[in-house]
Amino acid sequence: MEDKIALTATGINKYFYQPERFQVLVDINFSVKRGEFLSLTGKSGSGKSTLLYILSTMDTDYDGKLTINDEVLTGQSQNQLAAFRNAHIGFVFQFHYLLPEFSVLDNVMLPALKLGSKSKAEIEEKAYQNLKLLGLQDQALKLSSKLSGGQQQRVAIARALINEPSIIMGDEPTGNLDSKNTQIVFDIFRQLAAERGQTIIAVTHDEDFAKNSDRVIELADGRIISKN
Ligand SMILES: Nc1ncnc2c1ncn2[C@@H]1O[C@H](COP(=O)(O)OP(=O)(O)OP(=O)(O)O)[C@@H](O)[C@H]1O
Repeated sequence: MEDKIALTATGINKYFYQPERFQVLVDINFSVKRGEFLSLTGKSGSGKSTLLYILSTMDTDYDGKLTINDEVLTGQSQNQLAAFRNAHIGFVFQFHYLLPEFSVLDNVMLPALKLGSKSKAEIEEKAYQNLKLLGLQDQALKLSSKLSGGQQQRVAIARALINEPSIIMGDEPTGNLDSKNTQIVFDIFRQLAAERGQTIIAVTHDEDFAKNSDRVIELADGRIISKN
Protein backbone atom coordinates (compact mmCIF):
# COMPACT_ATOMS: atom_id res chain seq x y z
CA MET A 1 0.00 0.00 0.00
CA GLU A 2 1.30 3.44 -0.87
CA ASP A 3 2.25 5.57 2.14
CA LYS A 4 0.01 8.56 2.67
CA ILE A 5 1.57 11.95 3.26
CA ALA A 6 0.53 13.82 6.40
CA LEU A 7 2.48 17.04 5.95
CA THR A 8 4.57 18.68 3.26
CA ALA A 9 6.73 21.79 3.66
CA THR A 10 7.82 23.26 0.34
CA GLY A 11 10.41 25.97 -0.08
CA ILE A 12 9.95 27.46 3.39
CA ASN A 13 12.03 30.58 4.01
CA LYS A 14 11.65 32.84 7.00
CA TYR A 15 13.26 36.08 8.07
CA PHE A 16 13.40 38.03 11.30
CA TYR A 17 13.90 41.79 11.00
CA GLN A 18 14.89 42.63 14.58
CA PRO A 19 17.50 43.66 15.52
CA GLU A 20 18.47 43.33 11.84
CA ARG A 21 17.38 41.28 8.81
CA PHE A 22 18.31 37.67 9.43
CA GLN A 23 17.24 34.54 7.55
CA VAL A 24 16.26 32.00 10.19
CA LEU A 25 14.99 29.24 7.82
CA VAL A 26 16.49 28.56 4.40
CA ASP A 27 14.66 26.59 1.71
CA ILE A 28 13.10 23.92 3.93
CA ASN A 29 11.63 21.00 1.96
CA PHE A 30 10.37 17.72 3.41
CA SER A 31 7.35 15.49 3.82
CA VAL A 32 6.17 13.40 6.74
CA LYS A 33 4.17 10.23 6.25
CA ARG A 34 1.02 9.40 8.18
CA GLY A 35 1.92 7.39 11.24
CA GLU A 36 5.56 8.46 11.09
CA PHE A 37 7.37 9.48 14.28
CA LEU A 38 9.73 12.29 13.32
CA SER A 39 12.26 14.11 15.51
CA LEU A 40 13.51 17.60 14.68
CA THR A 41 16.99 18.18 16.06
CA GLY A 42 19.82 20.70 15.80
CA LYS A 43 21.87 22.95 18.01
CA SER A 44 20.28 25.72 20.03
CA GLY A 45 19.34 28.54 17.69
CA SER A 46 19.28 26.36 14.54
CA GLY A 47 15.61 27.19 13.92
CA LYS A 48 13.74 24.13 15.22
CA SER A 49 11.07 25.94 17.21
CA THR A 50 10.61 28.52 14.47
CA LEU A 51 10.00 25.70 11.99
CA LEU A 52 7.62 23.86 14.32
CA TYR A 53 5.52 27.00 14.78
CA ILE A 54 5.20 27.30 11.00
CA LEU A 55 4.32 23.59 10.65
CA SER A 56 1.70 23.97 13.37
CA THR A 57 0.12 26.91 11.44
CA MET A 58 0.60 29.21 14.44
CA ASP A 59 3.17 31.32 12.57
CA THR A 60 1.96 32.45 9.14
CA ASP A 61 4.75 34.93 8.42
CA TYR A 62 6.92 32.88 6.01
CA ASP A 63 7.53 32.28 2.31
CA GLY A 64 6.77 28.84 0.87
CA LYS A 65 3.92 26.39 1.18
CA LEU A 66 2.55 24.18 3.95
CA THR A 67 0.16 21.31 3.21
CA ILE A 68 -1.38 19.08 5.87
CA ASN A 69 -3.70 16.17 5.04
CA ASP A 70 -3.89 17.38 1.42
CA GLU A 71 -5.12 20.82 2.51
CA VAL A 72 -2.99 23.85 1.62
CA LEU A 73 -2.82 25.94 4.80
CA THR A 74 -0.66 28.75 3.46
CA GLY A 75 -2.81 31.79 2.80
CA GLN A 76 -5.78 30.73 4.95
CA SER A 77 -7.28 33.23 7.39
CA GLN A 78 -6.43 33.14 11.11
CA ASN A 79 -9.96 31.90 11.87
CA GLN A 80 -9.68 29.09 9.35
CA LEU A 81 -6.28 28.11 10.74
CA ALA A 82 -7.53 28.13 14.32
CA ALA A 83 -10.38 25.79 13.36
CA PHE A 84 -7.97 23.56 11.44
CA ARG A 85 -5.56 23.36 14.38
CA ASN A 86 -8.32 22.49 16.82
CA ALA A 87 -9.54 19.65 14.63
CA HIS A 88 -6.26 18.23 13.29
CA ILE A 89 -3.28 19.12 15.47
CA GLY A 90 -2.50 18.29 19.09
CA PHE A 91 0.27 20.19 20.87
CA VAL A 92 2.55 19.20 23.69
CA PHE A 93 4.93 21.82 25.01
CA GLN A 94 7.94 21.58 27.30
CA PHE A 95 5.89 23.19 30.04
CA HIS A 96 2.47 21.64 30.26
CA TYR A 97 0.34 24.82 30.66
CA LEU A 98 -2.36 22.98 32.59
CA LEU A 99 -4.86 25.07 34.52
CA PRO A 100 -3.81 24.40 38.13
CA GLU A 101 -7.17 25.20 39.72
CA PHE A 102 -9.04 22.74 37.45
CA SER A 103 -9.22 18.98 37.79
CA VAL A 104 -7.17 16.70 35.58
CA LEU A 105 -10.39 15.62 33.84
CA ASP A 106 -11.49 19.21 33.15
CA ASN A 107 -8.07 20.08 31.75
CA VAL A 108 -8.27 17.16 29.34
CA MET A 109 -11.85 17.95 28.29
CA LEU A 110 -11.36 21.66 27.67
CA PRO A 111 -10.18 21.67 24.00
CA ALA A 112 -13.12 19.43 23.03
CA LEU A 113 -15.65 21.58 24.87
CA LYS A 114 -14.26 24.52 22.88
CA LEU A 115 -14.65 22.64 19.59
CA GLY A 116 -18.28 22.00 20.50
CA SER A 117 -18.93 19.11 18.13
CA LYS A 118 -19.64 16.43 20.76
CA SER A 119 -21.83 16.18 23.83
CA LYS A 120 -20.29 16.66 27.26
CA ALA A 121 -20.89 12.99 28.08
CA GLU A 122 -19.05 11.86 24.93
CA ILE A 123 -16.17 14.18 25.70
CA GLU A 124 -15.94 12.92 29.27
CA GLU A 125 -15.90 9.33 28.03
CA LYS A 126 -13.08 10.14 25.61
CA ALA A 127 -11.15 12.03 28.32
CA TYR A 128 -11.34 8.98 30.60
CA GLN A 129 -10.14 6.75 27.75
CA ASN A 130 -7.16 9.04 27.19
CA LEU A 131 -6.33 9.19 30.88
CA LYS A 132 -6.46 5.41 30.99
CA LEU A 133 -4.11 5.18 28.00
CA LEU A 134 -1.69 7.38 29.92
CA GLY A 135 -2.07 5.46 33.18
CA LEU A 136 -3.81 8.35 34.93
CA GLN A 137 -7.41 7.17 35.30
CA ASP A 138 -7.12 7.23 39.10
CA GLN A 139 -6.00 10.86 39.07
CA ALA A 140 -8.92 12.23 37.02
CA LEU A 141 -10.66 14.11 39.80
CA LYS A 142 -7.57 15.58 41.44
CA LEU A 143 -6.49 19.15 40.88
CA SER A 144 -3.84 19.08 38.16
CA SER A 145 -1.45 21.02 40.41
CA LYS A 146 -1.40 18.07 42.85
CA LEU A 147 0.27 15.75 40.33
CA SER A 148 4.01 15.21 39.81
CA GLY A 149 5.78 16.87 36.87
CA GLY A 150 5.84 13.65 34.87
CA GLN A 151 2.16 13.02 35.52
CA GLN A 152 1.27 16.58 34.54
CA GLN A 153 3.10 16.14 31.24
CA ARG A 154 1.08 12.98 30.62
CA VAL A 155 -2.11 14.94 31.35
CA ALA A 156 -0.95 17.46 28.75
CA ILE A 157 -0.65 14.59 26.25
CA ALA A 158 -4.12 13.30 27.15
CA ARG A 159 -5.41 16.84 26.54
CA ALA A 160 -3.55 17.08 23.20
CA LEU A 161 -5.28 13.86 22.10
CA ILE A 162 -8.83 14.82 23.05
CA ASN A 163 -9.91 15.91 19.56
CA GLU A 164 -8.25 12.87 17.96
CA PRO A 165 -5.71 14.93 16.02
CA SER A 166 -4.04 13.28 13.06
CA ILE A 167 -0.77 15.06 13.93
CA ILE A 168 0.78 15.56 17.35
CA MET A 169 3.48 18.22 17.57
CA GLY A 170 5.80 18.60 20.53
CA ASP A 171 8.25 21.38 21.33
CA GLU A 172 10.70 19.69 23.68
CA PRO A 173 7.90 17.52 25.10
CA THR A 174 10.35 15.70 27.37
CA GLY A 175 12.66 18.66 27.98
CA ASN A 176 11.53 19.01 31.56
CA LEU A 177 11.34 15.31 32.46
CA ASP A 178 13.65 12.77 34.09
CA SER A 179 14.75 9.74 32.09
CA LYS A 180 11.96 7.49 33.38
CA ASN A 181 9.21 9.90 32.40
CA THR A 182 10.97 10.66 29.12
CA GLN A 183 10.78 6.94 28.31
CA ILE A 184 7.09 6.83 29.23
CA VAL A 185 6.30 9.77 26.94
CA PHE A 186 8.43 8.32 24.14
CA ASP A 187 6.61 4.97 24.41
CA ILE A 188 3.22 6.71 24.25
CA PHE A 189 4.22 8.55 21.08
CA ARG A 190 5.52 5.32 19.59
CA GLN A 191 2.23 3.58 20.41
CA LEU A 192 0.08 6.40 19.00
CA ALA A 193 2.04 6.33 15.74
CA ALA A 194 2.07 2.55 15.39
CA GLU A 195 -1.42 1.67 16.58
CA ARG A 196 -3.47 4.70 15.63
CA GLY A 197 -1.51 6.01 12.65
CA GLN A 198 -1.09 9.41 14.29
CA THR A 199 1.88 11.39 13.01
CA ILE A 200 4.35 12.69 15.59
CA ILE A 201 6.66 15.65 15.02
CA ALA A 202 8.80 16.41 18.07
CA VAL A 203 11.54 18.98 18.54
CA THR A 204 14.09 17.43 20.87
CA HIS A 205 17.59 17.87 22.24
CA ASP A 206 17.55 14.31 23.53
CA GLU A 207 19.76 12.16 21.30
CA ASP A 208 18.32 8.84 22.45
CA PHE A 209 14.78 10.09 21.92
CA ALA A 210 15.68 11.19 18.38
CA LYS A 211 17.65 8.05 17.55
CA ASN A 212 14.77 5.80 18.57
CA SER A 213 12.13 7.68 16.58
CA ASP A 214 11.44 6.68 12.96
CA ARG A 215 13.36 9.54 11.36
CA VAL A 216 15.43 12.55 12.31
CA ILE A 217 15.53 15.88 10.50
CA GLU A 218 18.54 17.87 11.62
CA LEU A 219 18.81 21.62 11.19
CA ALA A 220 21.93 23.78 11.26
CA ASP A 221 21.77 27.54 10.75
CA GLY A 222 18.21 27.24 9.43
CA ARG A 223 18.98 24.59 6.81
CA ILE A 224 18.18 20.89 6.77
CA ILE A 225 21.51 19.07 6.93
CA SER A 226 20.12 15.54 7.14
CA LYS A 227 16.71 13.95 6.88
CA ASN A 228 17.18 10.23 7.42
N1 LIG B 1 10.98 36.68 17.43
C1 LIG B 1 12.26 36.62 17.07
N2 LIG B 1 12.91 37.74 16.60
C2 LIG B 1 14.19 37.69 16.23
N3 LIG B 1 14.95 36.56 16.27
C3 LIG B 1 14.38 35.44 16.73
C4 LIG B 1 13.01 35.40 17.15
N4 LIG B 1 12.72 34.13 17.56
C5 LIG B 1 13.85 33.41 17.38
N5 LIG B 1 14.85 34.19 16.89
C6 LIG B 1 16.21 33.73 16.54
O1 LIG B 1 16.08 32.75 15.51
C7 LIG B 1 17.03 31.71 15.69
C8 LIG B 1 16.32 30.38 15.77
O2 LIG B 1 15.53 30.35 16.95
P1 LIG B 1 14.71 29.03 17.36
O3 LIG B 1 14.08 29.32 18.66
O4 LIG B 1 13.87 28.61 16.23
O5 LIG B 1 15.89 27.98 17.52
P2 LIG B 1 15.87 26.53 18.21
O6 LIG B 1 16.67 25.65 17.31
O7 LIG B 1 14.48 26.11 18.49
O8 LIG B 1 16.67 26.82 19.54
P3 LIG B 1 16.51 26.15 21.01
O9 LIG B 1 16.96 24.74 20.84
O10 LIG B 1 17.45 26.96 21.86
O11 LIG B 1 15.07 26.28 21.40
C9 LIG B 1 17.82 32.08 16.94
O12 LIG B 1 19.00 32.74 16.51
C10 LIG B 1 16.90 33.02 17.67
O13 LIG B 1 17.66 33.92 18.45
